[in-house]
This record gives sequence, C-alpha cells and structure tokens, in this order.
Amino acid sequence: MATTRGKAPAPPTRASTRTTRATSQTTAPASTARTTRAATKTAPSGGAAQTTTSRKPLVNRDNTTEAKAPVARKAATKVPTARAKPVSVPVDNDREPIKAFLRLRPHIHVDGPTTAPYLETLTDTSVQMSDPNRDGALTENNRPRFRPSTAAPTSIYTFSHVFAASTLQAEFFTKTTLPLVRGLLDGENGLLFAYGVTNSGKTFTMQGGTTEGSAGILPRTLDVIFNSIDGLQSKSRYRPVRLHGVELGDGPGTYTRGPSLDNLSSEEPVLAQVLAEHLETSDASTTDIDPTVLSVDRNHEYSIWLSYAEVYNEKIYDLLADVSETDKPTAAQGLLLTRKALPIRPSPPSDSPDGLNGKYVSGLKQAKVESAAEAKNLVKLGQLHRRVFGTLANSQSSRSHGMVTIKLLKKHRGERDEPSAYHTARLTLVDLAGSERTKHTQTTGDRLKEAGNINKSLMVLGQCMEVMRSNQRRVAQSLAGPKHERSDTRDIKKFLAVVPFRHSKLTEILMDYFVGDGRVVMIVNVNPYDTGFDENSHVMKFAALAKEVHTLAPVQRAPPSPTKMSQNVPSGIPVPQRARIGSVAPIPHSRKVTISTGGQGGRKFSQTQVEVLEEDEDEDQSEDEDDNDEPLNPLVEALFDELENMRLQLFDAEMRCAIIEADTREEVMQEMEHRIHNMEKMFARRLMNEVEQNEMKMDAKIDMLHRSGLFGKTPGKARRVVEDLEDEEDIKMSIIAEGSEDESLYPQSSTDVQSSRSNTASPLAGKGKRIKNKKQPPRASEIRMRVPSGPEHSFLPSEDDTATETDSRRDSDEDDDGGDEDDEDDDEDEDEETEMEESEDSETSDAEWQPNSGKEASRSAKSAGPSSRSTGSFVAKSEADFFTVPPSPVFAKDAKTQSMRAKQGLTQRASGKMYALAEDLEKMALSEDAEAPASATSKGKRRFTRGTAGSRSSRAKLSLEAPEEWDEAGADDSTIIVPAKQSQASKKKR
Ligand SMILES: Nc1ncnc2c1ncn2[C@@H]1O[C@H](COP(=O)(O)OP(=O)(O)OP(=O)(O)O)[C@@H](O)[C@H]1O
Repeated sequence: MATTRGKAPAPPTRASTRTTRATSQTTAPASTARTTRAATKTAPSGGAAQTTTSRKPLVNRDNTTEAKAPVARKAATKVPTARAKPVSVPVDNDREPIKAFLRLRPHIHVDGPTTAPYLETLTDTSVQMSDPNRDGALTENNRPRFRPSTAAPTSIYTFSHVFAASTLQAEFFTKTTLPLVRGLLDGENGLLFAYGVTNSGKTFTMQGGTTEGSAGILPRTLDVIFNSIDGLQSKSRYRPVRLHGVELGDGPGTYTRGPSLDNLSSEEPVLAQVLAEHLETSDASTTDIDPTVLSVDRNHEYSIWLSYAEVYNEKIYDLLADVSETDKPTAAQGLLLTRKALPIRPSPPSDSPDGLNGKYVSGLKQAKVESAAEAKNLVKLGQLHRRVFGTLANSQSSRSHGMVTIKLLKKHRGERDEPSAYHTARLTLVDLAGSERTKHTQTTGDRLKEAGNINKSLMVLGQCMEVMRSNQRRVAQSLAGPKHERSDTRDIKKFLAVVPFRHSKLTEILMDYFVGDGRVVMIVNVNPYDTGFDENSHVMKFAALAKEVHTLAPVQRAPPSPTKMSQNVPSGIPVPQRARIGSVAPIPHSRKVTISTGGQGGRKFSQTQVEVLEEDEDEDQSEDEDDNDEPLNPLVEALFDELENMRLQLFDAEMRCAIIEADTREEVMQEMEHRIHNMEKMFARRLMNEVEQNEMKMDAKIDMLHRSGLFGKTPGKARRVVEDLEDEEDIKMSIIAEGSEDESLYPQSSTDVQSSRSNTASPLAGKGKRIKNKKQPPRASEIRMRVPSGPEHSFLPSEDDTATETDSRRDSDEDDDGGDEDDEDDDEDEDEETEMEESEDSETSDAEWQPNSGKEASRSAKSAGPSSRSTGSFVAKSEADFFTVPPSPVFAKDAKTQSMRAKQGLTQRASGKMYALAEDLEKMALSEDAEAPASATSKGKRRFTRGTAGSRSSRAKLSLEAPEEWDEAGADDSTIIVPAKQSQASKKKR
C-alpha cells in the first residue's frame, strides 16, 4: 500500500538484515567501517576481503506486508554499511523466487465485439485458462471448432498475485513496484520487466495512458524517488560508470545534466524539426504525480541518474544520445540519421563491493536528473528518439525492448567526497517487445527479422530461467539429503549447466540481476479477449517457469566474448557466424522510416522521411576488455555456439514451415471454393433444364388448346379434350424418348432445349386430323415405354398410372368381349406372349421386353427414321425388367443413352418379327378371302402390334373386311385387326 510522506513503512529487507548484521558484527564506529571499506577498495582486484558477510534467510517480503510495515523503524536502524567482499557466496536459503504478477487487460472499444474471455480468475493468485477452441466447444453455427493449438486446452496458472482488469494504476504500482523502489533507496538492485503479447498492455503498464490517474510504473517510480529524497540531493561531481563503478566527472557540469526537451530545438535542431508536433503534447505521465513518499536515511545524500536504451535486432542503442545529421550524402528526400550500436562489456569486479562481475552497456549515456519532471522529460525524449529511429514509427506496436535504468548514488554526509564513499544501486524497468509468433502475424522481410530477434531474445530469456531453475533444484536436492551424504558444493557446481545469458543481448545486459544481488519482478500482461490463446499460453508458461527461479544464484560467471572464443575453438568444430564477427568489418544497416505527426486536435498532419543508418558496435574495444574474462573450456563454448546456431536454424525452419502451411491452407481453400462454385453452376444448369422442359410441356399444351379451338367451349368438353391432349402429349414424349432424337430429352444446355423444341413438330401434329375424323386417340398406356426414373422424367406419368390405365383397358375389353371365347383368346394371347418372350430371350440378355399383345398396339412414331422400322409399344414384365439408372447425375445421361439404344435394338428386332407375322397373316387373309366372308364376328378379331408403315396395303384390305368391328380404341395406321379365327388358323399354321 502506498504510504504518505512521513509515514512510510520500512519492512525488514535483505539490505536491512545485512546492515543490522554488519552493525552487530563490527562494533567499530562508522569511521572505522569507512576505513575498512576504503582498504578493501584499494586492495588489488580479487584480493581477500577483510570482512565477510554471510546472508540470512529473508524474513518476509510479501508485497502487501512490506508496504504496510513502518519505514521509520527501518530508517532508525540504518547505519552506514561496511562494504565487504564475500569470499564465497554460500548456496543457502538467501534467495527468493522471481515474483510474477499477472495483469489482465480490460476490454476496450477498439477490440471490436466482446467475446467471452478465455481466462477466468479463480483466486487472488490463480487463473484458469481455457482454449475457446477446445474439444467439444462449438462455433456460433453449432459446429465443432477447429483447434490448431498444441497447448493444453485447460490449464491453471498461479502467480504471486493476479490483478483484475479493473485494477487502477496506483494500486498496481504500490503492490508490484513500490517494494523495488524501497529497495533502491536502501541500496538494492532491482529489475522489473513487463512481458506479454502485442496489445496486452505492457506499455500502458510501464508508461501509462493519457487520462488522469493513468500514469504508469515509470513516472510513478520517478515521483516516489524524488518525493523521498527531497532535500537530500547531492551536488557532487561524482558520477556512476560501468555497472558498479563511480568516478569523478571531467569537469563540473559536464555530466550533471542530460539532454532536455526544453532546449531541444537549440541542442537538437534535427530532432526538433522532425518532432515539432510531439514536443507540444503532454500526457498523463507528466501531469499525474504520485504523492507516495518513502522514508530514507536522512544522513545520506543522493543523486539520481537515468539512462534509456533499446535493444533492437540484437543491437543496443542509446535513446538519450544526441541525434545529429550525418555527413554522408543524404537520401533523395528527408534526413539521413546515423546511430551506432553500443557494445556490451564486462564490468570489472573491482567496481563491485561484492566482487560481482556482470556486463554493462559501454558508452550508454547516464544523465543526472534533479527532479521527477526532468526525469520524465528525459524519458519522453527517449521515446521520441525511439520514434525517430523507427521502432515505434512504423507501428503502434513496440518492436524493441525499451530499458530505463535509474541509478542511485548515495553517500553518507559525514564521509569524504571520494569514489569509495559512494554506494550505487540501480533499478531497471524494461518494456519488452510483444512476444507474438510470426506464424500468426504473417510477417516477412525486415519485420520477420525483427520478430525473429524479438523471439530469440525472449526465448533465450526463457532458457536462462529454465537452466537456472534446474541448477538450483540440483543444488537444493544435494543439500536436502542427510549431512553425511551431502556432496561438496564445489563438486555440485562442476555439474551445473551453464546459463546461456550471452546468447542474446537482452539476457546479457540483464544477467547481473539474475546472478547478483537484486530482486526481480515480472509483470505478465494478458489480454484475455485476444484471439491469441496459443501465444498467451506460452506467456503463462514462461511466467510459471520464472516464478520457480530464485535469484542470487552463485554459480554463474560472465562468459567470454564470441570473438575470443573463435580463436580458441579446436579445428573441425564449426564456428557459428556470431563467433566470427570480430574479424569482419561491420556493415551498417540502413532503413527508411516515415514519421507521421499531427492530424489530431486540429493540428496539421505531416510526414517526415528519415533514413536511419545503424552502425555496428566497435568490436575491437570490446575484445580488449574481454581479456578480463576468465578462460572457459573452448570446446564447451563452441558447442554452445553450435547449439545456438542450430536453434536459429530450427527457428528459421519453423518459420518457413508456418508460412508454407499458411500457403497450403490458402491453396486448398481456393480449390474447394472453385469446386463448390462449379457444382453450383452444374446444379443451376440442371434446374434450368427442368424448368425449360416444363415450359415446353406447357407451351405444347397451350398450343394444343389453341389448335383444338377449345377456348370458349363448355367445361366438360374442354376437360375431355384436355385429357385427350394430355394423352397425346404423353405419346409424343414417349416417342421422343424412344426415338433417335432421345438426346433432345436430355438437353445439356438451354440451346439444346431450344433446338429440340424447334426440331420437334407440334405434339398435336395429326391430332387435329384425328379429332376431325372423330377417331379416338391412342392412350398413353398403349405406347408408353418405361424410361429411367429421375428428375428429367418426372413429367411422364407414373408407373402406377400406367398400370391402372392398362387394367382399366383390360376390364373394358373383357366387358366388350366377354364369354368363353374371351377366355380362350386370352389364353391364346398368353401363348403368343410366351412365344414372343422365348424368342426375345434368345436374342436379348440384358433386358426382356415383350409386345403388348394383350392390348392395343401403338402406332409407330412418325418421326422415327427409316431404319427404325417400328417403335411399337412395349410393356415391361416386371419392375425388375426396367432399366436401372444409377442415381448419380454424372452418369445419368450415359445410362439413358444406353437404355435407349437397348430399347431401340429390341424394338427393331421385335418389329421385324411382327412385320413377318403380319405379312403371313395378310397372305392368309387373302387366300381365305373367299371362304371367310365379311360377316366375321367381332369376337374373332385379333390385334397385333406391328411397326412399320410398309403394310398399309394389307391394312387397307383388312379394314375393308370388317369396318364395323373396329375396336373402341379405333384403328389407325399402325393397327391391324384380324378376325379371331384367322388368327388362330395362322397361328396353328405357324
Ligand atoms: N489496464 C488498462 N486499462 C485501460 N486500457 C488499457 C489497459 N491496458 C492496456 N490498455 C490499452 O490497450 C491498448 C494496448 O496497450 P499497449 O500499447 O500498452 O500494449 P502493448 O502490450 O504495449 O503492445 P505492444 O507490445 O505492441 O507495444 C492501448 O490502447 C492501451 O491504452
């Protein structure tokens, strides 16, 4: 909880514990302690310490408790500490895990429609994360969701504390950062970094928003520091150097003030020109002031120094360095600005009171600030430089890791103004770049490289955590056993894995916090409304891992530089690219940046083109300083480099796979779309065909009605005529189906339909004539031929209709004829049918057809070609005799064609036989003409089906023989009526 001025709590911290201990151990007065420290400092590097301090387990570092504890008590016990270098750092409980705080981002209007968050808060310290695409989950359309993630669908994660989306900035700062600020004022190092995917709220957490009360961690930290040291600021000329060192400035005022926004236009005209609009803006970070005051030792004087660096593309740049135009030829338009990457160098152990080494950014500007406002302006200046140099210019998303380091120099007022009197502590606040995966963001080119480097540095950070955790577990296990079974700590250390800090610039800079005396706080930002479940589960796993890592591990040392390694690598082991860099001249990397300004609040919108030249760091210098490194096993180092190389290759391969996968998915999707489109077209065409056929039928009917002059007739008569016309239509359709024009029944396009329509004579051709002659038209059942079922034939009468009609016709025949002779005739008919069947059986194998001998024969189709001698009526014996057409629309046409051909063949054969039979009958009739007078009774009439018009003459003669005996159905061109006796006689003859 935040405290107000004068009531600041002072919890027992590591520093305070150590201080108390030092007080009790060394009974000497403060001046003695000072002498001791001075002696220690003047001892040669690595010399034996005169005083050793042993660390005690921490008492209680819970954030809440700490915030509530009285600072006054702490201040009262605070005395100048005797700096003593420990001989060895024992592996004991004087470690604490990295604190991991989870912050949930609220849903904001730019996120689009609200979806249910996939993160549910269970307790103050745990959350449950459930994949929205998990098995069984349904989409809005009730379809099972596709789950591309390899992460567990539901997981529970625990944190030091979980902050709900409604948490205010002030509350968040108090619980997470205030303890670190407390530690800084007490002389402790601290690191706080915000980790999360893009758009999860890292920058909001670190810098703050634009509304009142939304200032973030960084401005609040500066406020609290300056609130607390108010009136205690030092005017000394000493300044901090390297990681732990202090040295006298070149002259008064040289290093006391850093660049400022106030005099930017005179100091940095280039920048002022580019960022004129931005200089006027003020946000909450400058107007919001955190009133919290922490109690400090008022016997000390303090000075605050600030540096701001960014790690971009595995290079470190100073964001507070002066920006100047280059002498080199400028680009076509706009400015050409250069900036030089800064090298990382090992800090000499002599700088550190504890003999700790570490690495620092060589050449990073550290500016002295005397007020919170000045410090905030400097931070803002750094942000502007970040925009100028492009990492914030082309995107709203941070593409670099931003690091603000606040250094505190503290000296007891009673001590002489000399370097040894100063104690340094630092607090680094890091806004990490978004940890999104390139697979999902589809980045290419420079962006891909950026993303690769971001991911690499974060991956290495995770690896460092992993190795540290497993090392610490091994040590803990060995110490946990019975005393006699415990191994020597030195033996254990030999088997501990090397933490790969130097595999990325980010971890190389931060290494000191993990292995040295400092506390680490990690803030995990999550946007639970984001679709990136996969990325967020990686973040959560990282946090879970970090939470298990204890800082202050004693086993690490700074690894040598790659340049040095390359010289020691045995032949035969491939040396990765980075290890060979030292011998190659650095190639500056240039890129173009467009900075947009204005456009808001009525300001003029303008764009400035800036070409940025990024030069590599000076390798020679770093090589010189690397000589301070202790030599390590070159083989191990080479293997590490190889491992790193392979990791990079793996990462690269994964990236390519992701892109290929995305391309393939796209391709498959397009192919499917194409097919579906084709199918749609096909079905639409078939539908059109059906519609046109129906239209044809309707047209034909209307045509028939016109021809028959039905309009204006009485309804009863009209109905009868319409029935007749329908029969006629059926006949016509059957004939079309059966005949050589069968293709026209299945038109493939509207053009076909049109042509078939135009080629076909009116269905009423001849009908009018028959109506005039008062002859009954043939019925549909007489000449209908079964055709395969299907949508194209739906216009034909159903089979049931045919059967019904046939039955009724049979009934009427029976009614007409009646008597025994009828029975006899029927028997004979059956005999004939059998005969016909037998003859057909021998010739046809695939289908059996028989002439409709029991009923009237149909007339032959006039449209049939000369080769088609007959298209007589056939009725299938049973359902099984019908042609079966596969239901698939693809094969329907072929099947129909085959069916038609088969029918045609059968028809031709049957009509040939019948033709022969008819001729026989004709001959017989002629020969018996004299014996059988025209008085033949109707009972003796026989009907046969014949197919051609070739027997017209015989028909003419026969019809003359018994004109009054015509069947009700009426004779027509294709019907021969033969007296029964003649028929029997001829049959017997045969
Ligand atoms: N706690 C919060 N309350 C209100 N708004 C928030 C909060 N956290 C984030 N936002 C808003 O969400 C948006 C994205 O946040 P921010 O820019 O901080 O994300 P980021 O993680 O830093 O993204 P990047 O990594 O791309 O820089 C901003 O508009 C910010 O104002």
